[in-house]
Amino acid sequence: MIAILPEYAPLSSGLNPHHSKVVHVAVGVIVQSDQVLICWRDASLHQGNRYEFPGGKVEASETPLQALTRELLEEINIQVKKAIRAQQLYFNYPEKTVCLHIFKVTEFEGEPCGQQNQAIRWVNRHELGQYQFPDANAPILPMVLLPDHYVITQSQDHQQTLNQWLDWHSRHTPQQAWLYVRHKQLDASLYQQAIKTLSSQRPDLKLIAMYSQVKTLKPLWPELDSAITGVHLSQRDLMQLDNQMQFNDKVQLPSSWFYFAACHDAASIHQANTLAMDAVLLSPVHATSTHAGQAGLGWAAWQQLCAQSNVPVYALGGIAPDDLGQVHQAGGFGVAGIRAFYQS
Ligand SMILES: Nc1nc2c([nH]c(=O)n2[C@H]2C[C@H](O)[C@@H](COP(=O)(O)OP(=O)(O)OP(=O)(O)O)O2)c(=O)[nH]1
Ligand SMILES: [Mg+2]
Repeated sequence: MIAILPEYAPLSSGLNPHHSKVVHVAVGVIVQSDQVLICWRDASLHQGNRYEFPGGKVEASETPLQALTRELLEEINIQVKKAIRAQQLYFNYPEKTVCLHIFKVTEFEGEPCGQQNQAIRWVNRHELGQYQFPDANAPILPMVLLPDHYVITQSQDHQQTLNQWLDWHSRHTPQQAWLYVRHKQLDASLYQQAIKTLSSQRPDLKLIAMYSQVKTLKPLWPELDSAITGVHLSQRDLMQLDNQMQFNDKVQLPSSWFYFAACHDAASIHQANTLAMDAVLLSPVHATSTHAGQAGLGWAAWQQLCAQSNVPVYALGGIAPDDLGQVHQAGGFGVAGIRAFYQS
C-alpha cells in the first residue's frame, strides 16, 4: 500500500478535457539524499538514446499515480511507498504532445534493477545537467534542487536597527536554508547591504531576493548574480507580466536563478504556469497575525487551487515545518513560513 499520496481522477473521467489528444505519462524522479536514479532510454524508443526518469504512459482507467506505481514496478522492480506530486510538463514534440506527470519518489521498497535490460545509475542531483534527457525534461533539473522548506524573513520591529535585524537572521536561520529576504521598507542600496551582509555572514544560505529590488539592482551590481539563488515575485508582480514568453527570457534575468511567485487565486496560478515559474507559494492556508484581516483558504480550497498548478507548490500561511506531510497529501510540494521556521 502507498502511505501518503495525493489522489487524482482517472484520465477517463476527464482529467484534462482541453487536452484530449495529449499523451499522459507518469514519471518518477527517485531521490535518496543527494542521489537521483536515471535510466538509459533505448535508441529504438521515442526520444531514445538518452537518459530518462523511469515511467510510462497512463492508461485510460488509471490515475497518474496508479500508472507511476505500475510502471516503476514493471520497469525497475520497486514498490513506490511515497510519491510527491511535483510538476506537470506539457511539451510539443513534432510527433506528439505529452503531459509528463512528474512525481518525486522519496520512499520505495526493493532494489532498483532494470527489468528491460536498460542500464540504470544513481547520480548526484547537482550533476544532472551533465546528462542528456528528452527535450521535455528541462524543468525537472531545477525541481530536484528545490528545498522542502522555504523560510521568509521576519519583519523588522520598531526597536531593531537594520544591523540587529540582519544579525538576528544570521543567528537563527537554519543551516542551508533557502531564505526569502522580504523587507518592504528598504531602498535599493540598503537592500543591497542586507543581501551583502547575509551572504557574507551566512554563506551556507540560499538567498531569494524581492523582484522589485532585483529589477533596480541588477544593472548596477554585477555580483548580484552570484549573491542570490533566486527571485520572489509578489502576485502583483506576476500579474503585471502579460507576455507568453518564459519569465527570465522576458525580463532578461539569469536562467540559473530560481523564480518563485506568490499566488492567492486561480488566475495567478494560471499565470505562473504560463510564465514557467520554478515554484509558487500558495497562501494563506490559514489566517495569520502577519496578514490581519485576510481569511485563510482552508485545506479544501487550497488543495483545489494547488491541483491547477503545473509547477511545485509551497503551502504558506500559518504553516509549520511539521505540516509537510499534510501538504504532500494535499498535492503540495513544500512548506513555507516565517515564525515557525527559525531555530530558537
Ligand atoms: N519514461 C519517460 N518518458 C519520457 C521522459 N521524458 C519524456 O519526454 N518522455 C516521453 C517519451 C515518450 O514519448 C513518453 C513515455 O514513453 P514510454 O516509452 O516511457 O512509455 P511506456 O513505458 O508506457 O512504454 P510503451 O509501453 O509505450 O513502449 O514520454 C522521461 O523522463 N521518462
Ligand atoms: Mg517507460
